[in-house]
Amino acid sequence: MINELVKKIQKLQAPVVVGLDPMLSYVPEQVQKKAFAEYGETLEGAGEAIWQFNKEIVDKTWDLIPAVKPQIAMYEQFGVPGVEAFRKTVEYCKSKGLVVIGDVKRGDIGSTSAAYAAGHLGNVQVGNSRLTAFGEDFATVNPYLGTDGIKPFIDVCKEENKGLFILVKTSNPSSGEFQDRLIDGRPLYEWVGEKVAQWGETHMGESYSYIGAVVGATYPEMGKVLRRVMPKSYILVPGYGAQGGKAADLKPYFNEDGLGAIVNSSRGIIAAYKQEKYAHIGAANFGDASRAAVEDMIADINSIF
Ligand SMILES: O=c1ccn([C@@H]2O[C@H](COP(=O)(O)O)[C@@H](O)[C@H]2O)c(=O)[nH]1
Repeated sequence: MINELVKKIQKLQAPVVVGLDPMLSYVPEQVQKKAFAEYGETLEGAGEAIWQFNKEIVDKTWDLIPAVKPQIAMYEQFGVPGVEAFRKTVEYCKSKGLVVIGDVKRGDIGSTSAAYAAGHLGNVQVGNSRLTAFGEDFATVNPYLGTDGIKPFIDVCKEENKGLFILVKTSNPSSGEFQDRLIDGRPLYEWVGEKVAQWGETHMGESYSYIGAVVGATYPEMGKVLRRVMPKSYILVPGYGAQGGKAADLKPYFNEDGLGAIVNSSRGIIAAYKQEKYAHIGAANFGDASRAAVEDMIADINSIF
């Protein structure tokens, strides 16, 4: 799947990911009203509203972008109907030819990681049937439990041609509390980055590994170091836009070949209609506002090359 992702980025000249993080407060009133008329103000109504919201955004942007990143927390907050909206979103995005990065941030002891990996990236055996639960192409993974928590994910990735983005240096303000702590004179994120590079060597695509990393746009100096530590790992870069990350700071996340990183924006795209810049497009046409925001983001990121 990493080869497909790289080819799509090259074809579209768009190293960007649209984050599908549908808070109910981002869903325009007309979409909420329709869903609530059918299902009431229930978890089912919320699930329907976020699904219809996502579908419109995907319909208006899929031809511009290589990938989407649904954030599972935004769906899980609505319980089972929310998780069903996540599943439908993954399925729909894949039907549109998009690479789907499940931002699920899983990771546990080996046997539990194996179950997470089967559910999100692989298959499960039910009687005589082999079934797919969610079927994302990539998943985000937390490396805190070490190699035996990561290996089951890599095993499934090898079987299924899937990939991972492992948290290395996250974009949030407190990420340094643990991630920047020095161990034998080097910050923890560097040790984790080195490990990601090693894990990545065991599952290589044509030019990049199936095992990538998450490095926040809000820490460009660290992005520069980590690019060198993990030359063959694709970097998923959250933190652009709403969290303050700027395109001008992102060049060091890319390799000389102009590849190696993919920049995410969630709120900046899906709630674009609420921004002053796109307000003239109107809440009724929220998908068009998202399209305009994607076009602007692609131009912004490409301006650094
Ligand atoms: O370090 C990280 C890891 C993941 N995220 C996720 O990315 C998006 C960012 O949303 P924006 O609206 O573009 O800020 C969200 O799903 C986070 O959970 C991150 O921000 N930083």
